[in-house]
Amino acid sequence: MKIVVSELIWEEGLQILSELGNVVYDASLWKQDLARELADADALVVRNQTRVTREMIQAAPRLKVIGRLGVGLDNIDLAAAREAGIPVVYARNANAISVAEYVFAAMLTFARRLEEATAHVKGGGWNRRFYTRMELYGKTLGLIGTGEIGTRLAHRAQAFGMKILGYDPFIPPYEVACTEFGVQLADLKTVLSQADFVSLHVPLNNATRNLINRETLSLMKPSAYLINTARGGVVNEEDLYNALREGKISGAALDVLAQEPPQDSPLFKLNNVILTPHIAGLTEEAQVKTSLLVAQEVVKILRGEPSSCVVR
Ligand SMILES: NC(=O)C1=CN([C@@H]2O[C@H](COP(=O)(O)OP(=O)(O)OC[C@H]3O[C@@H](n4cnc5c(N)ncnc54)[C@H](O)[C@@H]3O)[C@@H](O)[C@H]2O)C=CC1
Ligand SMILES: O=C(O)CCC(=O)C(=O)O
Repeated sequence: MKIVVSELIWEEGLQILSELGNVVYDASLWKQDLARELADADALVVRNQTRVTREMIQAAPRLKVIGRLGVGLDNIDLAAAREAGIPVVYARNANAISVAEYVFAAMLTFARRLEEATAHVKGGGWNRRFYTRMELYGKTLGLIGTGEIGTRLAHRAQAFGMKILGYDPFIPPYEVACTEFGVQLADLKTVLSQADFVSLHVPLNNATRNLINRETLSLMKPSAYLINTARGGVVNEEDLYNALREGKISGAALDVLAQEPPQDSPLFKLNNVILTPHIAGLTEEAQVKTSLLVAQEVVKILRGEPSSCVVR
């Protein structure tokens, strides 16, 4: 068996794959001639930077499985994989807690500004009035998408005494979790207009691309913050820039951008923006879980066994 891993994988997963076959692993393979490697490959394992196109799938006649070391599947041509009869397995729920904790870090950063206050004190300042900020207690968190991440975030927000609103037109699989964690389901307009923090947890697809745009941003309160850990394409960045610059909303934390890594962006010039390099799911714990899960599921498929992580 030849297993090609084109992006960063943790040792724990690599070990499992190596027991089954010959692993070709290079974390920068996604930038190179991947199609050549795939000509005789039985499995391909990727993160989010490898674009698994129809052409690439067609250039891999022996391919039996695609493993995704993560959750978002917008970088894989799922229709082409389905047509070729190649199952795609992914790390469902493996990084959800990490992303939920990242959102808390962002909300608390906006609420308390500890880094800024530290710089202020180190610079000789002691302005206690200026750094009198706000509690999360009693504030409203608006979830756009109440799946694995959204419900875990709700669980944590409930412990903070936040009110939680959720918008998700496909709710049934997560209905019980929403009830348990106090999520009141509402329409998009209600969630956007009432939330103090709006957090995005939807996949990127035709229905969610540019979901946050001039019109939807205008529904948010001027005091509200937007947090995007979903995908850059869910937010129209030009409209967001204008909303932030004009004070239509108070701030944004963006872990994901339309172009990653970004070239220069006007967002860099704004003080009310937190920017991180797509790290919400990147913790040791989540990555060990992700690598183990995906490696195990890839091996199951290669052995002809059923997998519970196949994308439907
Ligand atoms: N920044 C990071 O490191 C990470 C980012 N992600 C992103 O977060 C996304 C969500 O992840 P999970 O919660 O694990 O996925 P999930 O599949 O468990 O939940 C997604 C939810 O979005 C809902 N949804 C779909 N279309 C919608 C729409 N048009 N409007 C409102 N809701 C809609 C679905 O019904 C589902 O409940 C992933 O697709 C991925 O793009 C995921 C993990 C890490
Ligand atoms: O860990 C990564 O490389 C990306 C995580 C992510 O965005 C996902 O799981 O969808």
